[in-house]
Amino acid sequence: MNWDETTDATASERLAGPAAERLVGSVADRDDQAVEAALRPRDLDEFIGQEKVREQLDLVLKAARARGATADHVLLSGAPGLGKTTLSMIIAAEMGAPIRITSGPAIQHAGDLAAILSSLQEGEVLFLDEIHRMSRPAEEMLYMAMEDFRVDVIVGKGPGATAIPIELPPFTLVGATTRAGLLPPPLRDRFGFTAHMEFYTPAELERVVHRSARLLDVEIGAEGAAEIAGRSRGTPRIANRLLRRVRDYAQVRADGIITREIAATALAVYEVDARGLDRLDRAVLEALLKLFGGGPVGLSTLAVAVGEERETVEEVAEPFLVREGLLARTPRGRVATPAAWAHLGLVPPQAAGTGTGQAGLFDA
Ligand SMILES: Nc1ncnc2c1ncn2[C@@H]1O[C@H](COP(=O)(O)OP(=O)(O)OP(=O)(O)O)[C@@H](O)[C@H]1O
Repeated sequence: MNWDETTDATASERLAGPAAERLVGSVADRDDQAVEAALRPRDLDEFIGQEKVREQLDLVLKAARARGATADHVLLSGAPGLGKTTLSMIIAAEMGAPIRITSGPAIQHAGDLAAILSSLQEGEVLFLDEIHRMSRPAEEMLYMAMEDFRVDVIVGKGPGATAIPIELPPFTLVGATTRAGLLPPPLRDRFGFTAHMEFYTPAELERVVHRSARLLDVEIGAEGAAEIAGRSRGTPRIANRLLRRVRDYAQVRADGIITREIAATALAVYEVDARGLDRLDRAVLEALLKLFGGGPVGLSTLAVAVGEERETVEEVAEPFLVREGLLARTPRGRVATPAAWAHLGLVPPQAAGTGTGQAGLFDA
């Protein structure tokens, strides 16, 4: 099944209430914003993981520098918290260029975009986050700006309207999106370099945790870092957030040093389990297993059983459960996988009744 796990984040943005403020949510909260600037890698060498993207980007930037040219436009896609903003800042730093940061939802009118574009300096990097959420007229203006470094500003209305062309200095657009599939092909085609950011491996997240601990002046052992990395859902932002919560615990309840035991105990207090599931994720799995024998069960029934909105279950909890191979979405309803039973330490009904193992689980 080709399920887009990034819907997780867009739902978190949209859905109010506790689901949007999860410790394991991948969208930045106010706390994150305050510390993220200090934790951002400043150049490609410091940027951990994403080896292919790093290598390709390194070539693109070095070649542009050698030609004395502005770098090609770059499109970065991937879930929130994987480092798109960080990479855009690195692109600017590597090119020795200033950076301007804005986002699709902030650009409601073509005029908003014209004002930004016409004030760019030569070589400047324009980072446009959530580029898929830009308004249509602004998007169309962007086509011409990207290709010809020119915009037509329409003055007046109706038959008397005139288009005034404005020349722009060459600039590099770095577009970021959680949903590359939502971008219209004419926009996608105007990027010279497109990179998809993958979720990080536990080993890479361990390096992120060690690096952040060093910057935050926190003492942490190798096993402590591994414990945090394993619960971070493949996402550096979550790793950094869990590290801060574990640091609090280590300071208040221990001697400040993060060991494996301290990390595990602290994250148990915050209800983040060994695999990175939180209370909501586990409630969904538990209902599916204990009340419905592992499914199949309809989404609405499952949502009522856990006392959450249908959308919360579908868009906030399920994407990670699917990605982890704990839950499958089938035409007959939601079904738990054998890994789900194992994770919650439960025995599937057939296995319990007949001793035939987990075969036939999907026939429930
Ligand atoms: N490769 C990496 N190495 C080290 N730290 C990283 C890496 N990628 C991201 N981080 C850290 O994770 C945090 C979130 O990264 P960033 O803001 O760049 O993510 P993002 O993909 O732009 O998220 P969003 O889509 O929500 O804007 C930053 O504080 C950054 O320090």
